[in-house]
Amino acid sequence: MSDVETEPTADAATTTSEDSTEATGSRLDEMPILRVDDLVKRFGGITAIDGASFEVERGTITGLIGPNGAGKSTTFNCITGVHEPSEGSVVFEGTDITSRRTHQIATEGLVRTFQIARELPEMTVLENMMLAPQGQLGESLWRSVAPIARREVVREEEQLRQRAWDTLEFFEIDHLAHDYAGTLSGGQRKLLEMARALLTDPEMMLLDEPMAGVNPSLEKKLLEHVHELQEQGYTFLLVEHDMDVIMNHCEHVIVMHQGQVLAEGPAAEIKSNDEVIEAYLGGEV
Ligand SMILES: Nc1ncnc2c1ncn2[C@@H]1O[C@H](COP(=O)(O)OP(=O)(O)OP(=O)(O)O)[C@@H](O)[C@H]1O
Repeated sequence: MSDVETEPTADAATTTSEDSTEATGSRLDEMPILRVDDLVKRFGGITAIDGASFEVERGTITGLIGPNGAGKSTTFNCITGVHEPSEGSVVFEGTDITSRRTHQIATEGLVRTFQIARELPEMTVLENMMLAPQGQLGESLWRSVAPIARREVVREEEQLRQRAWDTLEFFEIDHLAHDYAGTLSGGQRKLLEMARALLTDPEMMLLDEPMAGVNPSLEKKLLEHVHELQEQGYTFLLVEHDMDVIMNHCEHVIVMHQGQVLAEGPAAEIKSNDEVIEAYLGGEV
C-alpha cells in the first residue's frame, strides 16, 4: 500500500450524487434529462436510424429494446458521439450535444460504460480506477512543474484514491483492489466498468447489455446497485435483450423497430402491445 492510500470510509455513490445534485439547477430538474429528436443515421445506402425521437426522464431506469438490427446500438453511438448523426439532434441537460465528441459528452455528465477506456489487464483494479476520471489536475503538464500546484495535484490524487476505494466498496469489489484487472471474471469486470464510470461524476449512464454473460447472483447484485444509484438521483438508459430485466426493472420502455420508435410507455403496457409482440416476430415479449 502506498503512503497516500486510504481505506474506504464512506459511501462513494452518496458523494458523487451530492456533487451532481449541486450541479443541477431547478430549471433543469423539470426537463427530461435526455431528448433525442428526429434522429437519422445512414451508413451508405443503409438507414440504421430513421427519424427516432424519444425522451428520458431524470432519475428513471429506462429500457431501450427492439429486435436485432432495430438500431439500438447505433442510437447509443449517436447519443455518445461515437457516430455523428446524419440528421436530428441530441440534447442532454438542455445542451445540444449532437456534434460533440465522446470525451466532451462524458465531461458533460453522460457516460456509456464501455466508452470509458477498457480496463487495462496488467494494472490492478485500483490503478484502473485511478485512470478513469477525465481532466484531473495531474494531467496538466504546467501544474506538475509548479511547486504550489504540485501540492494541489497530490491533494486531488488523495481525494480520488479515497473515492476509488469508496466506489469499489459500494460495488463490493474492494477486496479485489490489488488484483490485476485481467484476472477478474466477466461479471466482476462489468462491476469494475460501472465503478469506473461512476468515478467520472456522471449524471446519466448508458448501459449496453449490462447483464450479458453475468451469472444470476451477480446480475441480482448489479441490479441492486443500479436501483440504489437511481434512488440517489442517477438516470439510466439501458439496452438489454433480457426481457425479465427490462420488464421488472425499467419503469419506462422505448421500443425500436427498423430504425424508428415503435412504441413507448410503462413496462406493463409495452408487454401487451400487439405491435411490439408482432415486431418480435410473433414471439412473447
Ligand atoms: N457501421 C455500420 N455500417 C453499416 N451498417 C451498420 C453499421 N452499424 C450498424 N449498421 C446497420 O444498422 C442497422 C442497425 O444496427 P444496430 O447495431 O444499431 O442494431 P441493434 O438494434 O443494436 O441490433 P442488435 O440487437 O442485434 O445489437 C443494422 O441493419 C446494421 O447492419
